[in-house]
Amino acid sequence: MNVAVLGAGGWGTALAVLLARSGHRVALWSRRCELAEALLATRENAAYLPGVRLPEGVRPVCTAERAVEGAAFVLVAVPAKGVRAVLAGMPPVGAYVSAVKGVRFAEGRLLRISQIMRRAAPGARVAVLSGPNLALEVARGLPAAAVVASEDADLAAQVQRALGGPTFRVYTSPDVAGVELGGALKNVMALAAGMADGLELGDNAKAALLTRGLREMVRFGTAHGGAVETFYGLSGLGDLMATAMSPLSRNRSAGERFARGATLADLETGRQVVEGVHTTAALHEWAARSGEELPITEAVWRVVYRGDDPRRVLEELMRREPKPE
Ligand SMILES: NC(=O)C1=CN([C@@H]2O[C@H](COP(=O)(O)OP(=O)(O)OC[C@H]3O[C@@H](n4cnc5c(N)ncnc54)[C@H](O)[C@@H]3O)[C@@H](O)[C@H]2O)C=CC1
Ligand SMILES: O=C(CO)COP(=O)(O)O
Repeated sequence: MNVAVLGAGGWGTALAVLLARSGHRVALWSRRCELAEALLATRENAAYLPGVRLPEGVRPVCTAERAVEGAAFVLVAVPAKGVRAVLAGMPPVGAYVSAVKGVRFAEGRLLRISQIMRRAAPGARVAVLSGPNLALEVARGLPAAAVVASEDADLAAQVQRALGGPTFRVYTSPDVAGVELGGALKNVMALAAGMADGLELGDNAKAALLTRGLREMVRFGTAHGGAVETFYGLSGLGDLMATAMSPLSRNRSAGERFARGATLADLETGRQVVEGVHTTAALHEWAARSGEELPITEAVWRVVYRGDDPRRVLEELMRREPKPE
């Protein structure tokens, strides 16, 4: 099968490697031609996935037409803020699969990536992929599982078959909103968990924060169209565990750095996207407009965007009005 992957960062490259190991021909698109050329020459994406060799089936390209031509589906793995512009530059595509874990706030609305895809390509079929999938582990062939959700059961099954293999187990789901929101919201909670790590608050505090964080994800996610059980599955609880615990997670590590005094400006010098920072801003804007209560997200927002002292912000969370669990 021919598949295209848009975005040659950590996750796009890992997905291309996974597909090629299962025998598929993969066009790996980077908007930066120098990166595509370097990948072609070295067969390694050293900046993102050191030590992982690109199988022969991966063909790095930097022209949109060459990337998507003949593709059974097109996986999108660029940061959320780049999706709209990237899709606007693509020729007609039959099916998009979002591997992006973010949301956008635009025109007074909160938009999931699949909704941005539908707007950009009204005729295309759409699916979303999420789960506890740290790119480097997946690319190194360590076992992992994910969920692919679509209203189009045939597309979900096609993606499941294409990506699934001896080291990657893929489940399907009809719950597009739940799978997308699980993947996006857990990044905010991973930032909070990283702050708890940086402040050395201990494991009890971190467990309490994550449990309440999951509750916040469920409350918000179900109000926005997701099913409760999805948030207790791979894209919610599963990804929350991986992201909030792993030293590989950029969101968790960023939270730790904030707790130790780093600012947003320090973070912006980094090469890789910290998607939770942007999701926090989008959720904050939405909460300001809708009045929806998101206490942990607001706490993260205050540290990241207002520079408030993380210890004080977390203490204030503890002092909220007592209530039943
Ligand atoms: N790295 C990981 O372990 C995983 C990441 N994801 C998600 O995948 C998405 C992409 O993440 P990564 O590959 O890790 O990011 P990354 O930072 O490693 O790479 C992103 C790639 O997109 C390119 N890019 C950056 N801004 C762009 C823009 N405005 N337009 C087009 N291209 C742009 C970069 O040059 C880079 O090649 C994020 O939403 C992330 O949450 C999902 C699962 C695992
Ligand atoms: O989504 C991820 C793991 O499933 C990747 O997390 P980070 O973006 O925090 O590295």
